[in-house]
Amino acid sequence: MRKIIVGSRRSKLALTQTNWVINQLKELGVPYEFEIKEIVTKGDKILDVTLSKVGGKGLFVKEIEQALFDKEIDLAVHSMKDMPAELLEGLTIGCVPVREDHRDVLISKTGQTLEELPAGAVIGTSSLRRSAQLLAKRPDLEIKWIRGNIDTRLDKLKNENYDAIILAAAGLARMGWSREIVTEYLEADVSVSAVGQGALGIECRNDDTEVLEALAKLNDDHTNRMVQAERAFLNKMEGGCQVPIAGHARVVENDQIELTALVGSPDGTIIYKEKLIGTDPVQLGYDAAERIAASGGKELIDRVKEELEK
Ligand SMILES: NCc1[nH]cc(CCC(=O)O)c1CC(=O)O
Repeated sequence: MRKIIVGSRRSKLALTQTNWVINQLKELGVPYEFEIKEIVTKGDKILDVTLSKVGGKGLFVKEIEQALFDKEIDLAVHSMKDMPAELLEGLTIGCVPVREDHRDVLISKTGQTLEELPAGAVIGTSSLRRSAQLLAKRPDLEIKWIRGNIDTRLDKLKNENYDAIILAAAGLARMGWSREIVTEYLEADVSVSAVGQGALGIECRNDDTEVLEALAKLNDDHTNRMVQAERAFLNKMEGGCQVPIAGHARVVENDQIELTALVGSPDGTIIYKEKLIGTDPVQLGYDAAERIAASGGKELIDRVKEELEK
């Protein structure tokens, strides 16, 4: 029987996600053995710099892709939101399983909601997308960068000078922690989630038909279409660097997709936001990008990128 080697980062979240996928595949009756191989990526080693300054999204993924390409591993489970626009040659996303909660959450020390937090409260995040949207609502808050895995960030909230932090609901839910620690789930009027947030992408070699066949069973068509729309928007908008961009799609009546797309300045003073409905996910993403570009969003992004590269 073939043994599928599954590459995973060593964080609790990565291992939890990887084990979830392996269990799902087993339950679906996939006739293979699985073995996890842990991989320490550059993104896991560099913990003291803002993510956007050290290369953003590709960071966690590159070394895992290389291992796939070199056949050291056969499959890798990624958070879709960490996936760069372009995959390494010869690799493909074999499936996108059903999405977890896509929202951002606020976790505050005192249990105060975003509205209740006092002026000057210190909020931990290292995401320009989150800081832009928070400051747009509450310019009186102070953003302080925070890095590390979810467990590290929760420790920092407890032990360091933060009044609250923002995390993805999905990561917490997968670790089974949400109910007791989340202060507030942030809806799209406060924080539009990141492109791909809450969804997993399972990557493999594009000529590995056995693995591709197995993965197809775990695909969720709705999630796949939502993520396609969001990523089409991101790809058209961006071109590499990590900037304040958000995109969330959901499937509405008659299989139509509604996409909320947003671009902002890091200080939250400028926000461009569009909501569109369509049936072709990729076209919808491109249309959203075009609308936002037409209102000035493209110049804004180019300006932010220049700032980051300084
Ligand atoms: N930025 C890192 C990251 N990448 C994926 C998740 C988990 C949520 C998901 O699967 O989208 C997180 C943690 C977070 O943003 O709080």
